[in-house]
Amino acid sequence: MTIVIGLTGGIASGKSTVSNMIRKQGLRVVDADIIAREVVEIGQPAYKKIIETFDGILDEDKSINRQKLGSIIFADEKKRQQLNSIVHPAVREEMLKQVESEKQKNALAVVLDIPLLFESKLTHIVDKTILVYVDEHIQLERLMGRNGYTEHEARMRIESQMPLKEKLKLADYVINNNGTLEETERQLRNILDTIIWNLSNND
Ligand SMILES: CC(C)(COP(=O)(O)OP(=O)(O)OC[C@H]1O[C@@H](n2cnc3c(N)ncnc32)[C@H](O)[C@@H]1O)[C@@H](O)C(=O)NCCC(=O)NCCS
Ligand SMILES: Nc1ncnc2c1ncn2[C@@H]1O[C@H](COP(=O)(O)OP(=O)(O)OP(=O)(O)O)[C@@H](O)[C@H]1O
Repeated sequence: MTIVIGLTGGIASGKSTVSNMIRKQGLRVVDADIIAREVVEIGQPAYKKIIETFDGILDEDKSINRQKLGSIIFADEKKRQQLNSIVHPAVREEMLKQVESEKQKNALAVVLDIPLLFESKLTHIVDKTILVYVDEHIQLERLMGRNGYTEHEARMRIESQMPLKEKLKLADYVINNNGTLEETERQLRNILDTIIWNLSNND
């Protein structure tokens, strides 16, 4: 049996950092953000729907300008829901395909890195959930530092997601990523050991 682990968090909480650590341990990670980019490439069904729905978002080469689309949808809840309703079904379908392929290979585990796992009610596709948690002021600092956003731009993005404090109540396991990378890696190793130990003991 292949165990399907959902890795989630908030914007800039450290999911990519943790998923790179997981890959180093030899487990396959499927990244929803990467799939969400692939399904909106020129020629894909979601691309056509997006350009029919949103104005002024194309680059000269006709690809979608993500910065422009981001500044529209993170400032307007209704538009964000519209984009979600176009992109999420395609992302879900592709993720399920990749899970199926790991199951066919009899992989021990596969990890799905899905930022909006709880918001999009996708928990039924995973067996266990791991939340990468940070306090909001650290999240804000890291997001502004990584992306060069103003405080307003960063706050709009954070506020478009379920607060991490709410997600704490929903997750099976939590990694507190306020500290050093070493502390984060140690927590991750303990959690993976527990999940895989329970699996091999038929929990
Ligand atoms: C708006 C877009 C074009 C901005 O692209 P950009 O390259 O700047 O950001 P990127 O895709 O790398 O996302 C960064 C982070 O933003 C957050 N985020 C992205 N989309 C959303 C959303 N619809 N609602 C809340 N948070 C979101 C996530 O935490 C994500 O990890 C892009 O995020 C997008 O197409 N979003 C809709 C699809 C989606 O929900 N993706 C998230 C995973 S399924
Ligand atoms: N423990 C840590 N200490 C210091 N910096 C960290 C730590 N963890 C992550 N970071 C930094 O914080 C930023 C956000 O981390 P990361 O990109 O892993 O988040 P993410 O959850 O994948 O973000 P997104 O969902 O927005 O793509 C990055 O610049 C990363 O290098």
